[in-house]
Amino acid sequence: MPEAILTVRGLTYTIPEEKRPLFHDISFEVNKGDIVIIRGPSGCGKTTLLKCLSHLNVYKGKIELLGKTAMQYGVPLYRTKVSYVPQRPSMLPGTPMSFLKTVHNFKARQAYETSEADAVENAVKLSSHWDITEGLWNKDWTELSGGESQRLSMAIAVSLPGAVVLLLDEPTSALDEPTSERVERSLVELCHSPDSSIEALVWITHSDEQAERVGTRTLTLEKGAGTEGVHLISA
Ligand SMILES: Nc1ncnc2c1ncn2[C@@H]1O[C@H](COP(=O)(O)OP(=O)(O)OP(=O)(O)O)[C@@H](O)[C@H]1O
Repeated sequence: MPEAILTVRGLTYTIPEEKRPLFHDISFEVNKGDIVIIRGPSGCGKTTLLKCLSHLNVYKGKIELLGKTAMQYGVPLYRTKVSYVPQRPSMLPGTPMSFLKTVHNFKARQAYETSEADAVENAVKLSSHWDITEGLWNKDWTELSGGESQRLSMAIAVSLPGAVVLLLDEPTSALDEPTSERVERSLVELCHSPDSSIEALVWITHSDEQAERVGTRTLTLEKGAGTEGVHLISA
């Protein structure tokens, strides 16, 4: 019997000021060890779905992490556990290093009792496997390339303590094929490592090859999806 990490029941999201839901009455589980690929045409609501899962959007329905809702955890703590990683950091001030330290010191993260030095060491070590040199950590976000920003923000998300489910929004869209495969391998390894808190990944990709390489299950959304327009297939 698979162990459910995240359960989603009757999830409905309506864009503010619009009448028709973007998707309605969606139900599925994310189990321990799952790498759930989210597929679907542009604009069908994949990013919006991830934002609902991390409680960044207001939705109808019930989402539980290990049997408890975001309200029961407290929303800031819940978001550290179900962690949304955007495609690229949008207009962040400062450097990746200052951002990592700021986010590490958020009150909601103090529950994890890891030192800032450990988080920095983990992030720099991980990113070095992705061809990110230490100097890039102290460059302004505005001076970094799209691919550098993407790898740095991924290293930050993965190295901060506490994430149980990572929600990855096209995590390698700005990377060349060999670098993309290296990042993929690290993410899959982290999901299966007993030393990591990460138990499952939910991963948006437009690449059939990437979906084939990493996915254990695929959730396909159709435009205006309701129960009949969502297909969850186990690999
Ligand atoms: N808060 C909002 N206000 C207005 N429109 C929104 C809002 N949130 C989502 N949308 C709209 O909902 C639709 C779905 O957006 P979303 O980013 O979830 O799609 P997607 O499937 O991830 O697309 P893509 O594959 O192109 O990244 C889009 O038409 C978007 O403009």
